Amino acid sequence: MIYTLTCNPSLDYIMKVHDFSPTAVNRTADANLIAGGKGINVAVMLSHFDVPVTALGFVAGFTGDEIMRQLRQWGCTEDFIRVEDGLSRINVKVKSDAEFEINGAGPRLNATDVDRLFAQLDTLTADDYLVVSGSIPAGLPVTLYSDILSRLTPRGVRCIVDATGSLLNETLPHRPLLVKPNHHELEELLDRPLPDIAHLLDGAKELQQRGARHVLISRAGDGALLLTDDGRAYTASAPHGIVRNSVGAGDSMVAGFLAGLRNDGDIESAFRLAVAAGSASAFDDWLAPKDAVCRLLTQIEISTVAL
Ligand SMILES: Nc1ncnc2c1ncn2[C@@H]1O[C@H](COP(=O)(O)OP(=O)(O)OP(=O)(O)O)[C@@H](O)[C@H]1O
Ligand SMILES: O=P(O)(O)OC[C@@]1(O)O[C@H](CO)[C@@H](O)[C@@H]1O
Repeated sequence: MIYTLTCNPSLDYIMKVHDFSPTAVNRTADANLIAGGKGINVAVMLSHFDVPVTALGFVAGFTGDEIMRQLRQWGCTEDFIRVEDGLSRINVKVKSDAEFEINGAGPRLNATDVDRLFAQLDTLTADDYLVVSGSIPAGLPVTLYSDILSRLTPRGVRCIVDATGSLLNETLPHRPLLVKPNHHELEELLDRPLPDIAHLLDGAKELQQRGARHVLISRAGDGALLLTDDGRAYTASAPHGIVRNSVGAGDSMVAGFLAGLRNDGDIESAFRLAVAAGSASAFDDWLAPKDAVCRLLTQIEISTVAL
């Protein structure tokens, strides 16, 4: 079974605004309030591929109720922990000439909440994958993801990490199966510019030296780079299309990679499916359906990169 963990899920308030002005009263041309958060998006996308998945995490308040209602409506299996105080956050995503986002803080959690989570995670076995992704709410230690991996990887649970900064860095010694920083997140983590493929590849190698197995670097409209745990490197072009909502493109990519790995374990086809899933979601109003992903598969060019 694949599990996803979203410690700080959200209702994503996705608004289309014509000619947005920061100093005027703007009005929406279209708006939707959709359950999100990186792990939830991965779970939804996996379910689009008919891959069995259970979404885990924390929810609070009436916004948490709505997140749960939407997940149930979509037929997603979930086992979220309800916390008593605070509200699951609302994240604002404005689509105008440019896209911008304001992500909320979410409820404050505590050590008891973490204990409840660990009790759930302790039931996972070597047959399972766990995707940990996104930011964590206030009150949780920055070591949360590394604490989780240090508990689970010795038991054979394959962990995938999509997080930034120390949250990601601290997990690396625990040998995550896959990490997926985007280009800018990797630059921030390594504290240097990575202007081309050669530099990105060096960056990916550095994450492997720190312990990561597969390193997938997403590059938005420029595609992606993959360094595999057996030392092969590939780049992929991204298909051309009109971007309608890139929120969740990276999560769709993680889901596509995992769905591909579960298909036949072939890394190159998993990489192709990952890029197709990311791009299909960027070209959709929401997380793309399977047929939209499959239509893009032949448009992606994969090239081998010499190490
Ligand atoms: N403008 C685009 N055109 C084509 N494909 C895109 C575009 N933006 C994103 N994608 C696809 O989605 C993948 C992931 O995108 P990106 O690098 O933006 O991830 P991310 O920053 O983690 O995304 P997010 O945080 O918004 O979910 C890319 O590798 C690419 O395949
Ligand atoms: O604040 P975080 O946890 O880093 O990111 C949260 C978020 O921006 O990520 C998803 C897209 O990847 C959205 O559904 C959600 O609003």
